[in-house]
Amino acid sequence: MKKHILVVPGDGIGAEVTTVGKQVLEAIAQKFGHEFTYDEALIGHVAIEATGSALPDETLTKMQAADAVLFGAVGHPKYDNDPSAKVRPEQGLLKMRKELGLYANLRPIKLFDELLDASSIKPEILRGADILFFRELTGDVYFGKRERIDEGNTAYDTMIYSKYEVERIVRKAFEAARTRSKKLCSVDKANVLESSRLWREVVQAIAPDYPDVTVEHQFIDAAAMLLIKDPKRFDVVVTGNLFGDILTDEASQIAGSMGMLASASVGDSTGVYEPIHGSAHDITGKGVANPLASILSVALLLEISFGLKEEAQMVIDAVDAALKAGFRTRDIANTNTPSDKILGTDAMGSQILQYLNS
Ligand SMILES: NC(=O)c1ccc[n+]([C@@H]2O[C@H](COP(=O)([O-])OP(=O)(O)OC[C@H]3O[C@@H](n4cnc5c(N)ncnc54)[C@H](O)[C@@H]3O)[C@@H](O)[C@H]2O)c1
Ligand SMILES: CC(C)[C@H](C(=O)O)[C@@H](O)C(=O)O
Ligand SMILES: [Mg+2]
Repeated sequence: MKKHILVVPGDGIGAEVTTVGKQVLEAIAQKFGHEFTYDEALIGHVAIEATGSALPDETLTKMQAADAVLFGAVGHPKYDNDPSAKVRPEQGLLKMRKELGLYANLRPIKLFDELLDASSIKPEILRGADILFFRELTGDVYFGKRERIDEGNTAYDTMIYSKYEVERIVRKAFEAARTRSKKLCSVDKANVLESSRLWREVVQAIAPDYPDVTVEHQFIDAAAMLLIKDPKRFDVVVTGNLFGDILTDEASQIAGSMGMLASASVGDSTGVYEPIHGSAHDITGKGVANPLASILSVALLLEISFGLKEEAQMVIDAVDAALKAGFRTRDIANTNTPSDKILGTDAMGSQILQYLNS
């Protein structure tokens, strides 16, 4: 199979982990006789420094032309601590999502058995947890009108959803629920927010089209609590942009670390595959970032954009094998397990490549 992949490392550890992700893609291409070609483009802080824009036109054009995008992360402390900055790295990410029509963000929360002890949650609560989040990605308070008024002393952001935006993500979630345990949980704040009441109304209206799927509704505050109390009660979860952002960072603790969670952003055009984590300034340049989220994003890319199921499974098996052999990056190491072999980013990548090349 011939495919063209755009690698967009972005900022901080984004560059460190996508380097490994790209090596994994190439190892798969070699093993299975595919021909993958690659190009790179700028986004985020590095793009602002080079061009003044967080998403240069050239990057967007390359994204639109690619068969898939492997993305790193954006962000820089300079902007995090300067709320007045007008041009910000995160604008590049949001514009990319909007321009490419990436309205569905799939965030699988898969706990590898070997990491049962890496989480701060008790193993008996965690064992068997397997959740697939559908986070809506191009609407909500992220894209609603916002403004400073009252001479800058008051600010507002608008939480806004249209029926069609809710319907298309909810249908995707129902379809996925059909292929899993036929349970769908929709998360909103319909006891307070009008946009959530619309959300719930749409879910209720669509549900009869999927009579084989059991639907439950949870308020976001209760969902956040239940996720930690009893993660196994969830299977497919569908929610809005902001609630999905927060819940999935929380859910990363079910999988052991932010460094384990991959995601796929799909919709109207080229799919973008990226870890859910950010540029992690605190560990940038130290060579300790966990590359497994990027590697697992490669598995999603192979399966979803290219339909290469066997190849995707091999990447997951490689991660499993490395974990079974006791290899850990710092974030998933357990201080009570002296047999853990702690590796840096590249060395963990090498373990995965070794498995794929064997
Ligand atoms: N998709 C994205 O590009 C994205 C996502 C989240 C945050 N951000 C941006 O990243 C910057 C930092 O944000 P933050 O600190 O809130 O979130 P973060 O996800 O970058 O980091 C949160 C914590 O998780 C750890 N962590 C994250 N990824 C890791 C990995 N692969 N291996 C080991 N540890 C890992 C970090 O060291 C940090 O302690 C901000 O500028 C933010 O806007 C970008
Ligand atoms: C960096 C930020 C804009 C982004 C989001 O909030 O969507 C990030 O947290 C994510 O989860 O991809
Ligand atoms: Mg986030």
